[in-house]
Amino acid sequence: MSENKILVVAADEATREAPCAALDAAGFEPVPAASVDSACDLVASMPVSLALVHGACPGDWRQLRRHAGAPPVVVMEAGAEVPRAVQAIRSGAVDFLTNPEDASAVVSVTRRHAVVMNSRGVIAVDERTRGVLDLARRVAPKPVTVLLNGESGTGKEVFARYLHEQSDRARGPFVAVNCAAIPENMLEALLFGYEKGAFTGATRSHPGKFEQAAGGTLLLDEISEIAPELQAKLLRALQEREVERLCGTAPIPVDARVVATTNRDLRQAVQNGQFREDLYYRLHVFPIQLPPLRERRDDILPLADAFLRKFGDGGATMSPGARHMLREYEWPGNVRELENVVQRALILADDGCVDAEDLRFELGPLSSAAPEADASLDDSMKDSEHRLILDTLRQSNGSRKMTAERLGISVRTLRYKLARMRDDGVPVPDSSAMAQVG
Ligand SMILES: Nc1ncnc2c1ncn2[C@@H]1O[C@H](COP(=O)(O)OP(=O)(O)OP(=O)(O)O)[C@@H](O)[C@H]1O
Repeated sequence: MSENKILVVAADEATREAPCAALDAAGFEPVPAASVDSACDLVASMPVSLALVHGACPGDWRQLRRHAGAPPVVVMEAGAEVPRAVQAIRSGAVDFLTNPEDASAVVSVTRRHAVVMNSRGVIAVDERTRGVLDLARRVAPKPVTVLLNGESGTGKEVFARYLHEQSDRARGPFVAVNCAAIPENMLEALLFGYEKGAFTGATRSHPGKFEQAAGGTLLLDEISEIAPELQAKLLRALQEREVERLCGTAPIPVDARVVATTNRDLRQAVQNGQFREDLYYRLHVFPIQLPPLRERRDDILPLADAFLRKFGDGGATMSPGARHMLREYEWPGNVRELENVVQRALILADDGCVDAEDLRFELGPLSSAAPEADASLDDSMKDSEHRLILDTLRQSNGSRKMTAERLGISVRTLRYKLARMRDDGVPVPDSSAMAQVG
């Protein structure tokens, strides 16, 4: 699979053999190259996750790093002395391998540094994303609070999980709380826990998310949406490293690494008086800014390919015209929108090949609630839109909310479209009927 390509660069085949075999056995796709020049050509022609380059290889491996979409480089040299390793790392290598014959060493250095990983991992091909990922990788083992900032759908949660997986807490729990989705009056009990009788219905005591994340990572998604009173309590938890359950009598130590995300400008929120300044500084220990997808265009096609594999039946492909359109589009909804567009396109693609006309962008007709947008749809587009909506409804067991999410439109727009479909005589099952079917 293209997201697992690892370059193995060494002049002679015998040197390449052991690392290639080790990578192959571990499920990576080793791509051999006999010189840095040919490695550069390969990097220009396909996404590569990592390059393992022999120190004595012809050419200067640093050239690889200068390439657009360059993979990180690990230099390998059997039995090399420490100064050589230091020199390589100073020159930009991410690691130095002194035992390239050792299969487990090759695999573990690759797992550690390959930036484009399996389908559960982070796709990072663009130079900017690689930079962000590199930053995340370096801060992951440090016990500091990380604030991930970026537009909606840029992959903040994906990066939060990556931070967790790259930390020494990876074996511990990863607990995520979407602060914007929980009603204000429930968030406090959810985060900090409660004792029996703390409120009507609290029939037994319950640990909060801080406690549940002990030994692991607590993701506070959309932190800017926390109400001011709760901000004070959160600040205390972060500062004192202890929490108190609602109606609790004793403080409970906190052993969770906190990662927070926001798609708002928190500094602006502080200036507007909506966010506490002291909490802002507490969270801002290590900020990471995720660029919008339109500013890291080299990620678009590798992401699209990953989504093709995720939602397609294995053999799904995409025409050059469709690829061109994906690359040129502005992606206001970022990676989430790309994911939705590919998923929708696969439903419309007849023969498993996504063509340009199968792409429905959210700036296009489907996202608009305006009646005039529908009026402009020709009949066949209307048909495919109806088919798409009904298929997605069915897959979502009739849930309007899930259907809207999958289609990347608001529930309001979906309801409007369903009403129009009914007006057009399209039989639209109601949600309870579909739930029974599902
Ligand atoms: N680099 C990436 N590699 C693979 N998948 C990604 C990447 N970035 C985002 N995605 C996918 O895009 C979707 C949106 O990502 P995610 O939920 O992490 O975004 P977000 O910034 O947290 O969004 P929001 O602010 O709306 O919560 C997810 O399905 C995620 O799997």
